[in-house]
Amino acid sequence: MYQLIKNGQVLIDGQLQKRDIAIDSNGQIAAMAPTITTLPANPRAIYDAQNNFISPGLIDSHVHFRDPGFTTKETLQTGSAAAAHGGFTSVIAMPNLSPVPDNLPNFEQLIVRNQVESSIHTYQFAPITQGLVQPTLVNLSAFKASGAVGFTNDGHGVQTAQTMYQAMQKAAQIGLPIVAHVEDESLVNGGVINAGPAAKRLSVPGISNVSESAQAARDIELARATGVHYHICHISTKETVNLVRRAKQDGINITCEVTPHHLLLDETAITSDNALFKMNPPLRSLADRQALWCGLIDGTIDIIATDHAPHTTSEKQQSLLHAPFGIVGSETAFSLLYTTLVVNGPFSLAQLISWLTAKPANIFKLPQAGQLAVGQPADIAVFNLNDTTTIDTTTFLSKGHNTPFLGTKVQGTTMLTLVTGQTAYQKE
Ligand SMILES: NC(=O)N[C@@H](CC(=O)O)C(=O)O
Ligand SMILES: [Zn+2]
Ligand SMILES: [Zn+2]
Repeated sequence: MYQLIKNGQVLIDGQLQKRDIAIDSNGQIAAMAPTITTLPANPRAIYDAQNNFISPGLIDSHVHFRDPGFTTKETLQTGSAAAAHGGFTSVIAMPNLSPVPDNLPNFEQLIVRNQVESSIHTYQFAPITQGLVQPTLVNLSAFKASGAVGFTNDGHGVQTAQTMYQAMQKAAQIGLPIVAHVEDESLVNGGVINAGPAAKRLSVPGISNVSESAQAARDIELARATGVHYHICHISTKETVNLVRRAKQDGINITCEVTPHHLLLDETAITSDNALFKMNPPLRSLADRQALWCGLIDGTIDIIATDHAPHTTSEKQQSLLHAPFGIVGSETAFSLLYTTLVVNGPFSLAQLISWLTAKPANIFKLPQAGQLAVGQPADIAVFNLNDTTTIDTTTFLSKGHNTPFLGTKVQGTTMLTLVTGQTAYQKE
């Protein structure tokens, strides 16, 4: 445990300012000042941040850790190590596991394993329904009591309005969000990438925008009727952005997230039958991608989350038709976003950090996360913002190497990640 981090640059009122940070033996931030000289007796260690940027530990509200059930893709240990490598100190894990943690003993065991086996804070979403696909709701209040931070069938849309309506009524009563992967399966038609020019050129079935937006429209009306906090995952279409914008204007309790890949890529990146470009929802058109940027600019989109979805290399070497949906994101998110949105884009570092820290902490009520402040846990990420690298999967700590960003030149390297003052990642 570090006692003192010296010579950091911290965002204060949107500006980088020099700060030293002292950490007490409980792993909490004890002091933050331009210069700290007085150390407690027996200082354990001093870390010289060398004028690098010190961020509150990043928060990723959408990861797939695959454990239990799919541990050849990822485990709690490798998933959390990858997150720490990306500067994330808190994540919320999705319940599309095997077995699905849809009964309390399994769910409670998962909560314990998340704490014991993960090197970061791993919070857990509970399923909305049994097996993620059945019409039977879980007992939402019991899962809340066991530590669920929200409910989601991520990987699947909730197919009937009645099931979603009942889930929202219950979730509203207990004050937890419904976190929705919006996808109407009757409109998917076996699609594997966006219904657009790339699908035509490669002769593969396409996924239309309405498969997302039609269900989002339904859910927004159900959210209006129930008053639930309704959060949309990985928003990808211009129509859904417009729906969320109007819903916010109407005062509906709605939030949403966008992934780095939907911000940075669109279907024009898919030039061959390469399943590293296959994820759900798919990369959409340029017009959709532009709408996502506009959504960030005007606050329609609240946060950025990775949807880190590791799969094995052999699975992703299959054709677009047969490979599973999903790409990894934990270890590339910050550098890709910093490079594209801040260095080469219109956004400030402070905006980017708010989408990755304070805002997700606020949306998912993680009061111990998302800010650097005296008395808060020392969840800290140190980034060298000037270091330029090329994305290289051999540096990944995730078991998943399935990224379409291989070889992309990026700026911003994680130097150190502390979780409650303990080192979760340190660059050698
Ligand atoms: N995003 C994906 O393409 N895949 C996710 C499921 C999901 O987030 O819908 C997965 O679990 O692999
Ligand atoms: Zn999803
Ligand atoms: Zn997901």
